[in-house]
Amino acid sequence: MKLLELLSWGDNRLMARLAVAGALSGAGSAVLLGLVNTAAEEISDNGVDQVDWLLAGGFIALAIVYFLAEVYLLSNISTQIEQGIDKVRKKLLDQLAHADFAQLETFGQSRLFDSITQSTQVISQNSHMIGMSFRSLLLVIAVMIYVFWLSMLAFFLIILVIGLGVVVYLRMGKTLTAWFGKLHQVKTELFGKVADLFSGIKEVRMWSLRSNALYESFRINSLEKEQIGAETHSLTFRQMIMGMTAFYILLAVIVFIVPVYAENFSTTISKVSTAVLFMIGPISTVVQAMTVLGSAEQAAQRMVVLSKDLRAIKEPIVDDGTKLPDTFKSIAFEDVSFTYPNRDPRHGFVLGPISLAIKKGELIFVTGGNGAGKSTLIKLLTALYRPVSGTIRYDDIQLGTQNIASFRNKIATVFSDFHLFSDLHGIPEIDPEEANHWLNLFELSHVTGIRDGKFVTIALSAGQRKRLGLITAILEHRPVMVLDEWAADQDPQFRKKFYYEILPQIKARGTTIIAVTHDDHYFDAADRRLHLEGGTLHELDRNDPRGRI
Ligand SMILES: Nc1ncnc2c1ncn2[C@@H]1O[C@H](COP(=O)(O)OP(=O)(O)OP(=O)(O)O)[C@@H](O)[C@H]1O
Repeated sequence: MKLLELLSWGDNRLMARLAVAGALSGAGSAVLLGLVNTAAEEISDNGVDQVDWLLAGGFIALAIVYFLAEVYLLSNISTQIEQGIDKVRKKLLDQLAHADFAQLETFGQSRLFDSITQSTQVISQNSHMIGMSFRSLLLVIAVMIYVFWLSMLAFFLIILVIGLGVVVYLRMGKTLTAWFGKLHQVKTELFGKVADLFSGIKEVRMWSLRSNALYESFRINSLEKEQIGAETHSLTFRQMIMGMTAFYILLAVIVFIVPVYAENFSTTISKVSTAVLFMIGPISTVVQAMTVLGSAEQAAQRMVVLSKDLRAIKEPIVDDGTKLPDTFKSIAFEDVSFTYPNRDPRHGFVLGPISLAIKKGELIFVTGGNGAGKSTLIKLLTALYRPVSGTIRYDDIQLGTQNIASFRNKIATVFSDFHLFSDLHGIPEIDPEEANHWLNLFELSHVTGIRDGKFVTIALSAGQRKRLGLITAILEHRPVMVLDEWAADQDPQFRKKFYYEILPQIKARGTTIIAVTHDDHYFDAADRRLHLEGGTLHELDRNDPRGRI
């Protein structure tokens, strides 16, 4: 069962604890039943003249064992399960953090989001049934042992009826699992549409034809979800009712059939009937649990598969504490090439092979048309992508599994799809004078500031947020800075300031800068210009007409 496998990632003693507490609680209540029946038999045989202290004492002792086991089982199980889920969630996040970036990009956000939030919630809401059903199952087994001792015929007939019930139930369960799968799929599609609507709300508002089409597709999806949901729930109820009906058939068998074929059964009929009645609660719990746990099991299955897939794309990093020095003379590419994984070969893109040396303190522009490979080169340079062939060297040190993390720490970035954190995470001490200098230079002092290690506000225009992204990178004081089309959303005056004032100031600190740009007016601001065409790199003169209009 994937659910138990998943939960035992968190605590491998979970199963053992469940077994001990469940066995004590189940066996305790079965023996309690035996004691009550024995006491009732004694009373019917001998009448009541005095209290049977032995039986009463045994009853009290067993009741205490049952009580303690039950309290332990029910109160600890939820904590155990929540802890298990917490560990599973952390494990998935950890695997996510250590997955190969290029492969991870092919995963799709919704799958990751679903597993880390929705599926864990399904498990969390339903998993308490694991403990309850386990306990109930053990109780049924214990009572059945008691019934066996009372009457073998009754025992086998009960087993037969329960067996038939289980066969029908499991058949229905298979169909139900398929319906739960369909329900999950249609729900995911619906969430995808809501997310689309949310991100594209401006585009939707601005065109009624698009809005109508989207609404129609949402309506169809919602109707489908309603129909599949209704069918799934009605199947669930049918399955539960079938389980309970099997139980009543069981009772009828005991009362009407067994006495006909068993000798002296009249004395044990009341005991067996009591035992069967005693099983009504546990059996209905198991029946309910099997249904509810079906969806938790599917959620667990999705998480286990995701974890397996993430493990398969784990970045081969061996963090042995290797630290590259902050100062370097050059970063060199030797015949480095890259292709995207899982890409349709008919539309293949190959970057390289590239041989190149970037010297410390240089300001390098990377130019080229759309789709030429600039961002891909940047991701190779930042070691987010690993070369398919060739080597990258930091001075004489070849980049590899043991130093890639340290290499990344040398490079501050502002990607074209950067994320701005309001907290300046990872910058322990911020010099207020330096921060103010950059905030003034970036013309942001009147709209925001830095207080207690965070920006006062980041609710700013797109261009202003990009400026904060660059200030963050500057304050990180890393030896290399990589910028991908940083100036694309800046106004013409500020663009000029960026190329002729800001970049030279950052360079003056000794920072090596590699900036992707389309701004052909400012190519002369760079020390060197690397130009890409269809994945092939050429080093061009700054005034070379290629890439200019
Ligand atoms: N995640 C991806 N998976 C598969 N192929 C990709 C991926 N990202 C980019 N590509 C392909 O790689 C090629 C280079 O893309 P890249 O983003 O490096 O271009 P670029 O020069 O930065 O373009 P632009 O100026 O438009 O940003 C393109 O042909 C593109 O289709």
